[in-house]
Amino acid sequence: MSNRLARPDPPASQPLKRSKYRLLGLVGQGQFGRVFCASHRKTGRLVALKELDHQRFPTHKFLRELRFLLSLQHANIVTCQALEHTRRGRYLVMDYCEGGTLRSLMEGAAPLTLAQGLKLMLDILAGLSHAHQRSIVHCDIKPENILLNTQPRGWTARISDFGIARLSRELAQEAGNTGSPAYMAPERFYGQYFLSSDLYALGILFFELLLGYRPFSGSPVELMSAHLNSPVNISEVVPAELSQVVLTALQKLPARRFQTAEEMLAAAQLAVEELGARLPLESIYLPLLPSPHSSTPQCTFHSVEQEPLIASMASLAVIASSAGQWLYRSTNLACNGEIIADQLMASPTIPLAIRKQRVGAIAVPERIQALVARPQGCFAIASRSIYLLPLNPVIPAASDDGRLLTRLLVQLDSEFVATIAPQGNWLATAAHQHETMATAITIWRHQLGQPDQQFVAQAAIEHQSASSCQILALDSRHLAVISTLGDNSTESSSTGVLSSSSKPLSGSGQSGVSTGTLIVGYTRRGQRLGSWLLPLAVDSLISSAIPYRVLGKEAGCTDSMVLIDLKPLRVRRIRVNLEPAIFVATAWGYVLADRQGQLVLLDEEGQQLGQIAAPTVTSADSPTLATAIATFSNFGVLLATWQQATQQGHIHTIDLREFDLDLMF
Ligand SMILES: Nc1ncnc2c1ncn2[C@@H]1O[C@H](COP(=O)(O)OP(=O)(O)OP(=O)(O)O)[C@@H](O)[C@H]1O
Repeated sequence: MSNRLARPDPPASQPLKRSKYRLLGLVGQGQFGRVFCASHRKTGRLVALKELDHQRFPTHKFLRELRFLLSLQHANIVTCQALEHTRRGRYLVMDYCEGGTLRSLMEGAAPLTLAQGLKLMLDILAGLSHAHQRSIVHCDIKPENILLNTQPRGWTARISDFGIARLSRELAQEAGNTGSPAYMAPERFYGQYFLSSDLYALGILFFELLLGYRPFSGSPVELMSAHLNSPVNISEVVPAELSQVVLTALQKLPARRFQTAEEMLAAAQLAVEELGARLPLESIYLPLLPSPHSSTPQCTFHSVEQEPLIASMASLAVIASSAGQWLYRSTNLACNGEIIADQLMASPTIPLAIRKQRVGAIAVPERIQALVARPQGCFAIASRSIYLLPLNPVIPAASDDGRLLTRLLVQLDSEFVATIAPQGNWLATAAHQHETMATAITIWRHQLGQPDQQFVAQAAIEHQSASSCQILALDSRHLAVISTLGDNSTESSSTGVLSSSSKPLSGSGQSGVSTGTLIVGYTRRGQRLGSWLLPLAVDSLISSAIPYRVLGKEAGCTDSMVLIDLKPLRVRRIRVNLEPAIFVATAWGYVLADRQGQLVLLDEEGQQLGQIAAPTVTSADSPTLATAIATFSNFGVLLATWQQATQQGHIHTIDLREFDLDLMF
């Protein structure tokens, strides 16, 4: 009986035994099985493992998809690198696309300009031309089947899912009408399929990309009727050059459409050239007809309290314990800093109207980079030292003369960057070593004030070309060293780290990576977990309430942020209507401020929740600048401003509950 051959399915959490790949996380679920992000155990290269369920994907179907995939090698197609057979099953090893699907991009909070949208269109056409030249018809072109790799200030589109693809000569015998009705060409409802049926589907996709909706909607029956009979009405906001391409692709009769993807690509390229000559494609955003519900609430600035300042604040941190709340603030002079602590007391009537009572101050013989609030107290990261201002159960430990007590936790000879674990039980420093051109990472257990673990980042290449380096605690046991690679970097690496991990992520077929971000993950014991090379330069990263998720700024992008999930790798751009200068993570998302102090609130997924105007309208001659930000009690924001000309500023206390924002506390 066949039962003899049946093997029990191991639990999903069980790692791939004897596999060359380490699973990093589930990225999706298709008809035929799950899709995982995984890294090659030796090279660290990221791949997508597409599970091929024996029952749902019989061997003959699987061999057919493999046959197509292996013959398709193109920068705009998600190519198959190998087949992985393990005890758990069969997997296609595919290029990994960290940017998600075109559907998620169109529906997400990304800043898609017309220039970027047109590039995606040309990418898809180039990939489809490659398949059509090999007589392979995709049969299911739709935004869900277009995957994305990130590249500086944009994306590369790659066609995926050749699961129902056919050879054109087979179509006459077996052109079933499987596919997505919204994108199906009229002839497909009669069981016919031509190469130009893919181009019709692309016409619908381009229409949707440009306008934010499809030409036809409704039930499958209504869609069939519309594809067969209804004319396509394309809004006049679409430039004539582009509507011409879309309307030709959407002709009801296949003979009237473009006949090949190359022909459509040539027409689209010409349209893009002509458009580029007359329109600022970089500053027009898609969709061209914005949805009436897409704007977020704009609120006028209001603070419940304004404390005048006589010095500019470099950083703020609020620490809450059962005994109360304390505000720490730091100011920097030329080469030394001062930390001041206040106890915060809510007014009996208005909970967030905070009165501050000075507890004490301490001078530090170094500039202070950051104040970090943790359960033990306030960690002050200075240029070569880290101090702890411990939290006394009742009040911060201040001596009689108002001097705050501090514990020196770390002191090094050279400058470093540092991170403090979420629970404050360990800290890590990363210092550049000139002799070895490597970065020494030291993990410190702060209770002992002694180094706990010390190791040198293995990949010297990381910092030979790094123009900046950051270290971030990702959760209670893991950290990442993040290097932004400058233009002078090369792919020649003695360690092979850069070259091995760059391949899946530079999917647009670029030969080298001139700018990028290298993220190397470690355990707090110094074990290297793997590396991710993003072909875009991201810096000023902060951790978030979600483990392994970080938010940062992309070089050259003034109105967007990048949200990166590391496990599994996922990169999203988030459009914000300001140029973020300072930002902070909260339990529910992020608060971003521009130089003038205008605020934008984002939820954890990067969706914009609202915008709050700047505290004061300032002139260009004497601007009032936002210098530091902190959040507290879930809905409280402290924003420090400073006007250089008058040498005056304020700490504004903002109660987010007072604004008409879509926030759930
Ligand atoms: N190479 C890849 N890189 C990154 N994510 C991928 C990759 N391939 C698939 N995914 C993710 O996994 C999800 C499921 O993909 P898959 O191709 O298995 O199913 P599908 O697109 O739903 O199509 P079907 O089940 O019809 O084959 C996709 O939506 C995408 O989010």
